[in-house]
Amino acid sequence: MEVMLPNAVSSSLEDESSEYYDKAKEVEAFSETKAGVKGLVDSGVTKIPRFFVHPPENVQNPSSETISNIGLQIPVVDFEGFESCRRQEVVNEIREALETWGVFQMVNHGIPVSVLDEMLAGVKRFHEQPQDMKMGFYTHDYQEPVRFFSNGDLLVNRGPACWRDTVAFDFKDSKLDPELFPGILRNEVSNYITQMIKMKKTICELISEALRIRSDYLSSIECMETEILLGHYYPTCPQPDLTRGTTMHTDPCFLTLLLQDNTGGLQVRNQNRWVDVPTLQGALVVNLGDFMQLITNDRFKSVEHRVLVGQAGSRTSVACLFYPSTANYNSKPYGAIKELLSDNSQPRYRETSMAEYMAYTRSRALDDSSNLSHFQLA
Ligand SMILES: O=C(O)CCC(=O)C(=O)O
Ligand SMILES: [Fe+2]
Repeated sequence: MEVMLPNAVSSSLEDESSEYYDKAKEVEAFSETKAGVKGLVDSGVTKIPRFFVHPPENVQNPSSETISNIGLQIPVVDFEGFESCRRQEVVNEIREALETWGVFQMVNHGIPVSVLDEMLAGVKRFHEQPQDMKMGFYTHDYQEPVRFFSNGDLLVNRGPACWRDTVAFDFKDSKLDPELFPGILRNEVSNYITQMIKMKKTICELISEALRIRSDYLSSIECMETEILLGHYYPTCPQPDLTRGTTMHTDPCFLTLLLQDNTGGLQVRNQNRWVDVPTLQGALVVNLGDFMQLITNDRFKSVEHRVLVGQAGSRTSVACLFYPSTANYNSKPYGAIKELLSDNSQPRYRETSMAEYMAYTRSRALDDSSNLSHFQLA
């Protein structure tokens, strides 16, 4: 569908030589289209607006850095038999993966592949439907439990924007009225979140066991009782070398379960190198967030990751981020798990609540420096 761009956006695209660049005005004009990046692409832009352009040092990819061929491979954990004969093996593989990578792919996890595929298709359908069908959901207000936006922090972020649109669902204490979901992916979201909540219970047990603490420990501290589901869409980009789908970051939560289509572009950082996360049909990427690193006192690492955009086709992904229960979100300080401390292992971070942590991360651009280091003890 053809999208009319307001003058502020279209003129900036044409007049690169202009000395004058009112970023706030351009960003606002883009936001007012309520059409997201997909709207820009549909309007036929051949040059991306300047607020999507990242500094060259952040988008350079020396071939030695971006590797898929030097033998570093993110771990794949096969969950087959995890409830019976292979449990200890699975727990050991998870421990190894989280100590060294902070991320792994899981396969044979028991979630029907059809639920995953249908969710990806539903998210893609939402973003590719005619603009006027989705603009009613467009908002940058975090209080809205269902929202469509391009860059959640677009209007407040001082850094460059990412080449992506998102439809988000807040399941506070795992609850959200399906009547609020856009009809075009209502069933898919309902089925998907049911599976995420079930899988979260399993993952909580397995990670507790990997830490060699009681298997109900993570459930008992209610650190993953709220889900935020993000359906991302990365349209084809006319100038992919100038921007990012997602800039490098770690997730500001306890854990993320991530589903990607078969386009590729997701990379994680390991040993100072960027490593491609291969697309695997039916796999879920398990990605540790900053709070898990904080409570495990650096035993398990949150993983830096980013998404490159392509010229060859759009990419769809679904991230399910897990946060504490609403009762705990504001008031419960999370700190190092006592059972992991000893005379030789003192807490490395001060205790903090999720609300305090989020206020801090939202006050900063999504950029290259760690949010966690702000909470580090001397
Ligand atoms: O799209 C992806 O694969 C990653 C998205 C992501 O990192 C996030 O939502 O935090
Ligand atoms: Fe992320």
